Amino acid sequence: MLLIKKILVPLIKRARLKKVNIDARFIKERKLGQGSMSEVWRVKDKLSGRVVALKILDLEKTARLEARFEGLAKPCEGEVAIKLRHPHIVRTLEHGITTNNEQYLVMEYVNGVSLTLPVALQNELMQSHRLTFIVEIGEGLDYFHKQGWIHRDLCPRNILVDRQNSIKLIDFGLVVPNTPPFRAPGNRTGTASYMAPELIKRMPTDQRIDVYSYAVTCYEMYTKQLPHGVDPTLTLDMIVQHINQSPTDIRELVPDIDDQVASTIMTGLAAKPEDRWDSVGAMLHRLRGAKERLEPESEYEYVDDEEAGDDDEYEYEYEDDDGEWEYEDE
Ligand SMILES: Nc1ncnc2c1ncn2[C@@H]1O[C@H](COP(=O)(O)OP(=O)(O)OP(=O)(O)O)[C@@H](O)[C@H]1O
Repeated sequence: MLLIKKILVPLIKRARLKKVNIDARFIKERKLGQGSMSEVWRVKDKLSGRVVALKILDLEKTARLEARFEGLAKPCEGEVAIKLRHPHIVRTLEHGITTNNEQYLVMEYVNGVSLTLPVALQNELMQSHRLTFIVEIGEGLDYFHKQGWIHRDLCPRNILVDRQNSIKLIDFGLVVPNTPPFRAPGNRTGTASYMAPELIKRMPTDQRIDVYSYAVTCYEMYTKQLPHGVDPTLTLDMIVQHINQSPTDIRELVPDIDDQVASTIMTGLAAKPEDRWDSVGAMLHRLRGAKERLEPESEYEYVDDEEAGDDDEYEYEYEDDDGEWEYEDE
């Protein structure tokens, strides 16, 4: 059933998509990012009058990625992103194919910075919001897992902090369904320093690879360094040499860290998946508990999954509930 919902239905929908002439429809205002797979622009959408973020995927790189999952019919980024409705996940409004055959996504424009910046600066924003950010990332990821997906590329680069200091997860280009064919050993796609040992060693994987990446991200948010102290520019093969060693305990680097937070992160970094948190929800539960104890005065609002799914503020402006325009401008 999950296979039909996650793979066959999106394939049929993709075949039905109409092509959009990007240059005719959008006015490019400025480039927001040059990812490894795409260009992202802040644009004005002439059709809706809105300022949005437009992600255009590189044709050849996307084809190469899809070829790595040949026979598995990996859903494309837009098919995954369009269904996500959570306050800590960027809202995708539409996806489709350009007249140049590139895949594109129209997203809410997030006015903010990548989490890599406060991680590197360890500034007042990071000091005062660290636990809130950690809980919000966990909420977004926990929701994501409950929709039946594995992210495979969670890292500070793929997390934005907006002007309200709220977390938004972005980039679902490497996402796969959490189903047996995609959990089988194979592709080592992701960002090397955040990859779980079982993924690097080409062993079977599941949602616990994201638990590991989440724990690496939390570790970095506290220490500004990676758990094995390795250089983030190292290649996968070089990282293989480090993954069998235990990571430096976070308490050695941050002596005043709360013990519950420290032990929760360290369990998330366990080399063997069976020694790690089984789910992001379990890890989040411990981190949220620590936050409530340490920051009882904080006005943080707990995000309920069910309520999160009701966030339909954009719905009225877009034509159908898949967010796919039936508009064609050749
Ligand atoms: N909705 C958005 N609002 C504002 N900026 C965005 C948005 N989406 C993406 N960006 C910016 O564009 C950059 C690249 O986006 P994204 O990570 O989705 O591309 P990518 O090609 O998949 O990148 P990579 O694979 O290198 O992580 C982001 O780091 C961010 O700075």
